[in-house]
Amino acid sequence: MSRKPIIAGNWKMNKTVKEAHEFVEAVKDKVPSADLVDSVVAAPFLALDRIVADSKGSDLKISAENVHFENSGAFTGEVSPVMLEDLGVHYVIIGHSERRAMFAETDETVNKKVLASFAHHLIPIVCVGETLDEREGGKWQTVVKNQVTKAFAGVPSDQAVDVVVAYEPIWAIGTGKSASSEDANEVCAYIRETISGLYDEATAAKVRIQYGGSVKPATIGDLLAQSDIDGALVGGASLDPESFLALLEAVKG
Ligand SMILES: O=C(CO)COP(=O)(O)O
Repeated sequence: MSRKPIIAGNWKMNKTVKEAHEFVEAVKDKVPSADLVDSVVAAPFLALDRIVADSKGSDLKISAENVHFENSGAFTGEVSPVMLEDLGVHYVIIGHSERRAMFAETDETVNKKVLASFAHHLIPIVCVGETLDEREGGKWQTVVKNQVTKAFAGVPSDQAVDVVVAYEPIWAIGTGKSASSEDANEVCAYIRETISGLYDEATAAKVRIQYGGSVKPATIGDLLAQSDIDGALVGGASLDPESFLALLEAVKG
């Protein structure tokens, strides 16, 4: 089963609109063909309008870093899927561990956001992953299975194949302490097995699963060589245009 790799930069709370624009201008004509790899940057809401326009006609696709699950209403400070669809945004990161830990994101809100994204033609990049305590306590299977199962609740199989799952062990995010490629692959394979249990093997075989957590241009090759890792969700190393392009180049091997 060949799945197209997907490499996504997650800028988190970095870059002004001008900086985001300059980054996209620097990389948009250099990203590899979308026949080979899906190249994505996830930017703060403020920059989305500008960089969707900047990237038009190129192989770079734009993601939001969050979305609300309602279409409109009294939700001060939130951004709806209708608004993202209207801008021409392609992807949206849902349930990043920073949002789960600091902004009260739960498995239930993650699921609502996944369903709302599909209703507005946005592809969800759903983040799952265990804490260090959970890993050391031998609980990663339970945690990850639970997060995946709840995220996919109510998603029909023809949409489930389009979900991108990002396995991001919390202890590896921004720490420089990446999971070994083999350990990361073990969890990604377990995620695929979980999806197979929810749907069937054919559906699970189509779902793309990324690894995230201190991925660098020097380490991405080994990760992508693993059987169940189909890409990466990259924080720090996606902020610099050269580094971002180096991550994408690695896909070519
Ligand atoms: O959280 C991450 C991507 O979503 C990973 O961040 P780092 O690549 O900076 O560790």
